[in-house]
Amino acid sequence: MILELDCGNSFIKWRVLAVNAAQVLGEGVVDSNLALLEGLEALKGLALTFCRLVSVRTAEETGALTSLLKDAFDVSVVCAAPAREMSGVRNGYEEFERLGLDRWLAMLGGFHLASGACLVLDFGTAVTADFIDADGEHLGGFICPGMPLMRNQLRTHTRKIRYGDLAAEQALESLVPGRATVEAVERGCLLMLRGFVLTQLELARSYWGEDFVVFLTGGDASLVSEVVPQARVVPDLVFVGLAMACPLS
Ligand SMILES: Nc1ncnc2c1ncn2[C@@H]1O[C@H](COP(=O)(O)OP(=O)(O)O)[C@@H](O)[C@H]1O
Ligand SMILES: CC(C)(COP(=O)(O)O)[C@@H](O)C(=O)NCCC(=O)O
Ligand SMILES: [K+]
Repeated sequence: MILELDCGNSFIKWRVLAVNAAQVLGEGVVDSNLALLEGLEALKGLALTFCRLVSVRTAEETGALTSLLKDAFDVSVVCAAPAREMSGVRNGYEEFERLGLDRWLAMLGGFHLASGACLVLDFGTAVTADFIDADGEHLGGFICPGMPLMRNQLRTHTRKIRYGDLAAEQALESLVPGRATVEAVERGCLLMLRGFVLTQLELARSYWGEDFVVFLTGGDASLVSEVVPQARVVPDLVFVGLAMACPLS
């Protein structure tokens, strides 16, 4: 069985595949290494033979997780590494190793699935947009705060914006102007996110007309999907790229 991990700034996304990679045997989203081990140990008949992971965390944190997995499951662990070029995609950063590896893998996955120009939008702790043209040339991208960062900045830097998670969720059932703080903030942040998305679409159209595929991924992708009905929502896009960057042999 193969263990795949996507270690973002807030959560670790994990899944276990059968050795032929055809079937997902288990998956989850956890907020700590310990919770990951618990999730894995709860899987009946777990027999890991290989682990591949991508991390945007520090080398220390990633190293600690790698050691933990090796100790717990006696498995070899391969980490995705930066590259100037792979699978027909050319990294557009001046210093290619500085491009977030989750972005890079989502780009590899997106270009592979689109077989042509694509715009990859990832909604995690941060929101990222990346433009890949039909020749696989990465034109660059944008980074802005995601929903969790936007709302937490308001909570942290104001005196009177305070509300709980349940109220936040309920506030998004409508997007009319808010008549309570929680509604005003949650809806305001969501509209910023959607505005960002629409701006990215305009830019993509200015480059490629209608001839491109939009991919939405990351934990908060569903918050924006209705403003991009033509988009392909691919929650495991990073894993698609991870399998390309870290094949079994
Ligand atoms: N099962 C889940 N567990 C945690 N967060 C989730 C889940 N499903 C959706 N989310 C949303 O996903 C966001 C985090 O996205 P994610 O792509 O995991 O971020 P990162 O890669 O930066 O850790 C959170 O703001 C949360 O609203
Ligand atoms: C932009 C990111 C913070 C996104 O991380 P995430 O929200 O997925 O946790 C990450 O890809 C990163 O740390 N990138 C390095 C900087 C860059 O891509 O320019
Ligand atoms: K991510």
